[in-house]
Amino acid sequence: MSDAHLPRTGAVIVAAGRGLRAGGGIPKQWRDLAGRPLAAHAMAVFAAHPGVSEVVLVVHPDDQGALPALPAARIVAGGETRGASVLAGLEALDEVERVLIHDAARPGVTAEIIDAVLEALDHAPAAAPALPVTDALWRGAEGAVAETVSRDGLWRAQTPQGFHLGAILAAHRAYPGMAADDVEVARAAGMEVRIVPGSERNMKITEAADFDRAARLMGGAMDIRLGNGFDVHRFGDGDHVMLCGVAVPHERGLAGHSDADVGMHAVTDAIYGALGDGDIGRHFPPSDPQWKGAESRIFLVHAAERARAAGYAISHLDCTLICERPKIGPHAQAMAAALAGIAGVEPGRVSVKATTSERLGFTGREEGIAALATATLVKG
Ligand SMILES: Nc1ccn([C@@H]2O[C@H](COP(=O)(O)OP(=O)(O)OP(=O)(O)O)[C@@H](O)[C@H]2O)c(=O)n1
Ligand SMILES: C[C@](O)(CO)[C@H](O)COP(=O)(O)O
Repeated sequence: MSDAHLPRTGAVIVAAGRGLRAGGGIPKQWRDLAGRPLAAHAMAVFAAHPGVSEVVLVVHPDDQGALPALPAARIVAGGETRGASVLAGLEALDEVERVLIHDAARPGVTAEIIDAVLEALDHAPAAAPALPVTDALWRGAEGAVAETVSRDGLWRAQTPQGFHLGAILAAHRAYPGMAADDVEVARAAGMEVRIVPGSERNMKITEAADFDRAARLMGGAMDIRLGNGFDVHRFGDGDHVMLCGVAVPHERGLAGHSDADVGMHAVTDAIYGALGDGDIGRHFPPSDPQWKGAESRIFLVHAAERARAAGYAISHLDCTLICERPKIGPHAQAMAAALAGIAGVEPGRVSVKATTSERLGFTGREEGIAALATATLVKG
């Protein structure tokens, strides 16, 4: 069959609820999940699916004027109940023969689930994903178990629930009461509904704690950044070198615009690098006299604050100093503790170590000290 004969499919994503059970001050679908509004996750999956030609987002009339940044979709005003919101979305669809109805509150929907529903629709009037009930089921009364209920043949319903548009539109228009979902409406109209495999990832966010569970289940929702930094300072006059916040006695000092703490500079640049936020020179230009002789801790504090402001925790810092002398080993622990204190990181997450360059190159000839560093930043 050529593409021209494939039935066109629209998606109705309902996002007009108030999210009262989730709390949080604003409706859950506009709250952040892994750096995006919750509703944006499902919208992006449907918009990117090659089998979906149109996405309608149903929102509460009070939210219509103040929506966050979302993937492109036609916006329609919803109703008092989920069913009324679905009907508003269905009425707005144009030129499609099939429809997938999805809760914005299910951010973990995947292309595979959509594929399974669409494939089932090739052979059935309706299809929906679900997971079998695996826990024992009880009926409770007054805080006690009144009876065990058989779980045989019981399923946990998910969305997207898929239908042929004309049939589900007519079914919704005719449905008299409040349905749990669109499958209930379809069955009331006599449609047979196929069950396709759902996924734990496709959970619905209902309570506040579900946000954390969804972020964990979605895995990729965790944003991990790795940055590296490298710096070199030449030896000059002096009787000590500043390395990772510790003054180490030496017969020469390090030359530089600031206190020339080569290790701290590499660590600071690693954090900026992980953030995609330039380098020390961009934030503290050497042409600016106010940074002459400055303590390098100022730079590290700045980078760490920018990481936190962007929502990242500094999960780890690792610095390698490259020099023949002074000997770093006796000071490495104090240096790690100093970096940890300045960056506001647990001491066990910071490492300072050293190597020589086997007397090769500028560090081998004791012309200067080099440092390289890695920073790991985590969000979510
Ligand atoms: N009048 C309504 C009610 C619900 N929904 C949508 O239906 C989905 C499933 O509903 P539920 O999880 O119960 O969301 P809320 O009604 O927002 O939650 P609560 O009952 O806690 O207020 C959600 O995406 C929700 O936005 C809707 O579009 N219109
Ligand atoms: C449609 C649904 O997602 C199926 O599981 C669910 O019924 C909607 O949420 P609610 O909490 O029952 O309103």
